[in-house]
Amino acid sequence: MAIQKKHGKGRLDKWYKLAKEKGYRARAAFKLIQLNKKYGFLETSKVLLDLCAAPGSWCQVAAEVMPVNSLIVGVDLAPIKPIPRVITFQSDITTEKCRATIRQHLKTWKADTVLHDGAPNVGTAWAQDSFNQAELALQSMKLATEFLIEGGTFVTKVFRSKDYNPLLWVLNQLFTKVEATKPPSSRNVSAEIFVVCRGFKAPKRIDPRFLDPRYVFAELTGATPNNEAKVYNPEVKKRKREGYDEGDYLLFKEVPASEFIQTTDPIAILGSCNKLAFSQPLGGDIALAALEKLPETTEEIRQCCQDLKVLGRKDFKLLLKWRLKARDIFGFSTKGNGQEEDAVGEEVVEVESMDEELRIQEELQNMKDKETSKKKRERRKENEKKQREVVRMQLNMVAPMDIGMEESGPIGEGAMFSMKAADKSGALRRLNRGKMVVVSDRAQTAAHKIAERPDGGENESDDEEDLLERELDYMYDDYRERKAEADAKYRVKKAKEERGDDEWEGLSAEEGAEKSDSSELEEEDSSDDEEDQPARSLLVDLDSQPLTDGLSKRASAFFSQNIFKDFATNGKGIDINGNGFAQKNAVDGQFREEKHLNGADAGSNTRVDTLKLTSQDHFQEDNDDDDGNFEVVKKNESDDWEEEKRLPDGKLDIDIITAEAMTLAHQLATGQKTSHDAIDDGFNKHAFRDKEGLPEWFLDDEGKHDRIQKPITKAAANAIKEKLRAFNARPIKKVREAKARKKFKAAQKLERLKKKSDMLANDAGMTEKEKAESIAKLLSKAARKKPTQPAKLVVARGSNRGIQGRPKGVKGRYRMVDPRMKKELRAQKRVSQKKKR
Ligand SMILES: C[S@@+](CC[C@H](N)C(=O)[O-])C[C@H]1O[C@@H](n2cnc3c(N)ncnc32)[C@H](O)[C@@H]1O
Repeated sequence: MAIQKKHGKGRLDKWYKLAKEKGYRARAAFKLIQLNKKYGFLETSKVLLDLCAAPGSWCQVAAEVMPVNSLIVGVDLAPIKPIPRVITFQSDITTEKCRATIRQHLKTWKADTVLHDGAPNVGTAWAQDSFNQAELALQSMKLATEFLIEGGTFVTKVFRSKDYNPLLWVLNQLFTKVEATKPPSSRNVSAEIFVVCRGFKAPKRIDPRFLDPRYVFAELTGATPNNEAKVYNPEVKKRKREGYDEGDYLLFKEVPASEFIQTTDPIAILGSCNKLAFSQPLGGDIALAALEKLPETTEEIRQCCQDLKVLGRKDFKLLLKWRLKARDIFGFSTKGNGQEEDAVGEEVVEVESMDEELRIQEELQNMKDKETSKKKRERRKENEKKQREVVRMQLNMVAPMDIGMEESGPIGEGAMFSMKAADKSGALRRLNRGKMVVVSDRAQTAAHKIAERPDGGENESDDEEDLLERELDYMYDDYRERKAEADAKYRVKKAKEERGDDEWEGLSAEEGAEKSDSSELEEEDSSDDEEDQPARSLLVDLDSQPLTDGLSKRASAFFSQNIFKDFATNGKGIDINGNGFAQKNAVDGQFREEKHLNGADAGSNTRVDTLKLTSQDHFQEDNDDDDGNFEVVKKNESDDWEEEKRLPDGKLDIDIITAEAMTLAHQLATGQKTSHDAIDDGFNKHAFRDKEGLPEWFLDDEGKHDRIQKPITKAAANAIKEKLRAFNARPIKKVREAKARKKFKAAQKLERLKKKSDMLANDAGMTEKEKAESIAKLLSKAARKKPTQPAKLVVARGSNRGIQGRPKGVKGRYRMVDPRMKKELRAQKRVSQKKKR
């Protein structure tokens, strides 16, 4: 049967091929491998339950990694082909029957790990899919709560949807550590995400509502729609990406015009309906008839009522005015006639209030803008100052004690070279960049004048500057978007950059190891006394959950995620000083360079290690010196998915791909340069590039052009050229695939052969000689090539004349031949035989 290739989604990616190569039944195997690599739960498990296991790649991985004699049970709606050391059966995990069968298989044991990679019949509406997925995950959690051992691990797949947070909240109540993570082998286009829950609390009783999808996902009806925005600002169209509102599946909504007059919330009607109708209902509507006859109900009003979705702000204003007039005539309360509307609780829309409201909104926006630009400015200045001080300190220009000291004396307020004056005229920035600018008297007096103005004279120019900067940013974003649309390569590059060069990190914030440890300890301590153990008794009562900080349950569920924990406790983010980064980049860059060189010079392997150490030490020292000015986020080794590739002999597998690296490798190998020289080269003006506060377009441009052009040798350039030539001369993809298939089949054959010979070798009923003979027979049979059948000749005559493809009734290899050619060949044969005679 032909393999159906799903090119559209790029399904046949590297994980697919790798899975084929390694004999896994699905590429999903690598998701479990990667999750296990990060959390290491399989090695310590003796009993595992795999819910939704077909075709069985997770079971294969579990059987490989878990200790021998472990119990692995897999269940799925679809049949699973037998897997050695794994018990499988076919059932629906949401049924009681499935639960009973699992119980039978597990007997009295409890599972150390429960896996769930279930995917319902995807492909229907997105909202439906994701809900089913979340529901399935909840079902699997239900099974997990029954079969998991205390402290056990539960891994489940969920989709990032609005059901995600409630589900996570419930999981957080049942497990001590819950982390959401997306392994690299999971496609980026897929909304799937894996939640790894460790440390099952094993409560004695669980509130059934925890496991009831109707309750857990209950608060899902979205916030009340923002009808005001639709009416006040109808020109700004927002696409609705969440589908229909809960319980409201109508596309076209029509209400009688009289209802619009009578309602207390006209904005809601204008924002949500399509038409205000004047047609009489079955029983007749007097109010509607009267409304229709009003002189205020002009033709324009009627036209506006026809289709509310195409109206602009002016039209809505017109309708609201009309409503007020009609209300006035019908004797409904309006603000204008002084009735006690507030007492009745009736809301009246004032037409003028739209302008008023808009004005207030604008003012508020302006104030906000000013505030943010001011803050931004201050932050920028502060950063610039810090940066300068650190750079000066590194250049031994300042003693640490100088930092933070009031400028006085020769560099003080009234000094000849007043930095303040230079700063005000903007010359300081230029000075910092190395341009020698003399602050002229005129500039100084201007600066003083500006300083004397009540707002310091800075606001206007800074606002202008900010505006200009923002405009540039927008234009640059726009340019990049256009470029991304037109240029696929650019898109790939950007995506790589955004992903941080394939480095993958889990999605949840790392919980502090100490914190989690201590919480575990606490749990252990308290396990002796069951009365004192709230986690093990009835869990949190969902109804009695108070609203924390005035937040709704949904909001507090969202903010209760681990990722917000740190913010809640210390309120401080991690401040990474730009300079720290620059320095680290410099050293990192050097490391990378070193890594490249390592491949060229095997002997320098150890040298590189030492270099790494010293550089790191150096970096550490700098850190310490810095008086805690900036905090460096240490790289968590466990987060690294991509390990350094090593050759079987333990050396780093390094590919030199640029002529610069090849030149440097050459120089190192021949002793023209030492690794210390290479490090020294890394410290240059580019290494300390100031990135703080600079616009993105500028940084991008700098990244492209502001770099050292290292000299390259002819030999190195030729070597790289030769390498590229060899690379381009590789066989085409089809040939490579065919070869890989052949290799794979051969490996499978070998595997089968091995198994058979093992069976023969272990057969107690045979003598050693017999065993040797039968194994030799097996091998010779396998080594024998199947005789290839000669291709059948099919004469292109009669119904076969001029056909394309396989002729009817012909099986196996065939060759179409021209009837005349056959005759001619026969004739040639005859002639040659005659000549011989
Ligand atoms: C992505 S596959 C699982 C792949 C599996 N982890 C592996 O490694 O081969 C999802 C599976 O969920 C199963 N499934 C969906 N709903 C189910 C249900 N209610 N009960 C049991 N299995 C279900 C489907 O039959 C499908 O085989």
